[in-house]
Amino acid sequence: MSPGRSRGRRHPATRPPRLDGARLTAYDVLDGVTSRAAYANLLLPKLLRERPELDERDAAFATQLAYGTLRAQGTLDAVLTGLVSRPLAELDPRVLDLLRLGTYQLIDLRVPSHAAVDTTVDLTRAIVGPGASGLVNAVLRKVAASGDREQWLAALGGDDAHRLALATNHPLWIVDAWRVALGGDAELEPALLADDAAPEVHLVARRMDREQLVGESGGEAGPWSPHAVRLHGGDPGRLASVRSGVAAVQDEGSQLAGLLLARAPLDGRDGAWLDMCAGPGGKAGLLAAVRPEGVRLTAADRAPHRAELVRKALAGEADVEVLAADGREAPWAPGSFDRVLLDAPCTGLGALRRRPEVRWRRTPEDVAPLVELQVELLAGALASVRPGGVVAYVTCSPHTEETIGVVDVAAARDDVEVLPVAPLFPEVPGIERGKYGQLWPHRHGTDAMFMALLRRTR
Ligand SMILES: C[S@@+](CC[C@H](N)C(=O)[O-])C[C@H]1O[C@@H](n2cnc3c(N)ncnc32)[C@H](O)[C@@H]1O
Repeated sequence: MSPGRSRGRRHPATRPPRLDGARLTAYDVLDGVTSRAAYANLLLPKLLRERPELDERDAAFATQLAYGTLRAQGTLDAVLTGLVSRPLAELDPRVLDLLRLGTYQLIDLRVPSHAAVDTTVDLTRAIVGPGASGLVNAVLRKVAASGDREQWLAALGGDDAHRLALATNHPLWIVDAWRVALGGDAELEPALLADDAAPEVHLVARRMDREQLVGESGGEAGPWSPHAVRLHGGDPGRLASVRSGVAAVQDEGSQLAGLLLARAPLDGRDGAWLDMCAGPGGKAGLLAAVRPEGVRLTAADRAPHRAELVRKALAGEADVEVLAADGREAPWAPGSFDRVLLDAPCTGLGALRRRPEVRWRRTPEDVAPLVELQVELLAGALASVRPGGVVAYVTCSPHTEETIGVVDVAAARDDVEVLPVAPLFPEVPGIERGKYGQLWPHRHGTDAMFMALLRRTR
């Protein structure tokens, strides 16, 4: 049921609740994220497939509710903290998720209060029990009485950084990390707002003509990657080209990160490429398609199940090898490769648009161990490339410690030279981050990918 399609005002406690399928599905996503650490972008499509009774409109509303509530969790919790007498952490987690779901509808979507409150009370009665529905009813009525998001933000107050965090649905530490990466406040708000907007689906034309994919999908050519098509709606899974694997879903920024390796200037032999952290195989699929004839592509991932996904992504490609291997203890001989892509495991702070819950799951404590791993993997990548060969270091995070901080350590070596990224992408404005490259959602409509290019000099 969409906003405003209310089913009447008050329910006698005895009436069996009629549950709204879209709202129940959104709740089930929140519960999966909270209780099983599920990923919303995987769980929601699965639930929608299992519930064919939901029509397109219901599915769109369930998506908006689930993703919106997850993204806005910090602001919703700030609102609820003032209205619930106990600390939120002491509430039944199901009740907290239901309160968030109701509050999101009231303050962000401005669903009429009778519809938002009554449907949430019905869900509470069915999922948790009648005892909890009284609390949910009382709290949501207080939320509704105090206005919409703008009024709530004004009431919550705080200093500038705190207000920006609440207004853009980011934790404070991520606001700080983006400020540092952007070099100040000038673009911070548009960047965070773009990071909070629902992203378009981008496709990559791997083994087909891009124009053909534009025609098939009804999308439009992406502005930066010659392989990109941007969709303005619709399910990419229905496209024959995606089903057959000649095209795939891939953010245009990730496409540029793959192309960085292929475009890097190189003297001498160019017959062996390595994708060292390849799972699930997005960039490996593009590299396999764009490599010149005669180049052998090796793709590795430490996790065997991720290596298996790479194997599937590369099915049908000649001259490829997929390994389950740790890039720090490589099974290949030093200097085996001419080009190495290191798409390092990272916090993912640049791809928050696609994973709404990740901003609240990540903590500042995640950064240091990842940086340690990234430094080791980059040393492994440099050991894997021959003298004169190139390493592309890429993260889907702009966080300065896991980007510039990691690359600067390697760049200080006397056998490593930094190659500037921007000249390889003359068609992409605003990509420079010193000698490195940085894409931004507000500038480029992509994830915030970081890219660096290093050459082993000897
Ligand atoms: C950012 S993802 C790579 C995404 C991939 N390049 C793509 O485009 O689909 C990072 C990958 O690194 C893998 N990984 C983590 N530690 C590793 C290690 N020590 N050696 C090799 N792979 C590792 C993870 O399993 C994960 O699949």
